[in-house]
Amino acid sequence: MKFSEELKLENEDIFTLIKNHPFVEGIGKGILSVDAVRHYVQADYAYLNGFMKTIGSAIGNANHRNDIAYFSALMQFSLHDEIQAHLCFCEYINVNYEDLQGQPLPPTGDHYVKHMMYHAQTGTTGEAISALLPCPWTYYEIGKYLNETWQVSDNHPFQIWIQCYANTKQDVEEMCERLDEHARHASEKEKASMKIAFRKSCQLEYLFWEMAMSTEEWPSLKEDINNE
Ligand SMILES: Cc1ncc(C[n+]2csc(CCO)c2C)c(N)n1
Repeated sequence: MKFSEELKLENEDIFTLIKNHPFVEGIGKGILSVDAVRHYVQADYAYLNGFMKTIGSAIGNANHRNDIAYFSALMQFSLHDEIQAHLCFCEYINVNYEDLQGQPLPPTGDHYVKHMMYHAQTGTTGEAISALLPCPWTYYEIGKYLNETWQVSDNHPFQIWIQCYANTKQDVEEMCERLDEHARHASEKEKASMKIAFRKSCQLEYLFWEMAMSTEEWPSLKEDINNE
């Protein structure tokens, strides 16, 4: 069995929790609270910056040109491809995208970014990919699941969001192949670290939805100090 298949099997419990999360169900139904969507987009804009900075760190630690080229392409996708999904949410809550940018990450998002950064800075390239992979993989699974489960017609408010991610099969497969290539050359110890990095990112993906739904915030937030 491929290492990526092993990871998917081992983390099926979290993938199922994510697909059944009330925020994800709300995307399928086409009904979500304005506050939760606003909180999500604000946090996700900051999260994507952290995701791209993590890729930057992974490039800094990479030893092979094909990994550098891969990370560079992933950076480009992250810069451009997520905007459509965010704009779809902004349209639903009738808010300008620009007005949701520049906010500090709530605790869970902050933890998630620092978790990915830790593995990119202290681990191997395989470990960095393991920490980054649940991001595109869980979203692809969400898109596919919602597409299969709900009537996603032209007048569905989140049609663009769902299609955006339902169409990312190839991107996820490519990332899995890169991970499998690293796993083939990895020691048992390194593979164990890769598994921990992957599972925690899956768990933090779930918690990110929880964070949005509960509009999680830092207690007594001071934006001038809390914002990095
Ligand atoms: C918390 C969170 N997790 C995953 C994604 C989805 N995503 C972020 S970067 C990327 C790869 C390039 O598009 C994908 C699929 C998100 N937006 N927010």
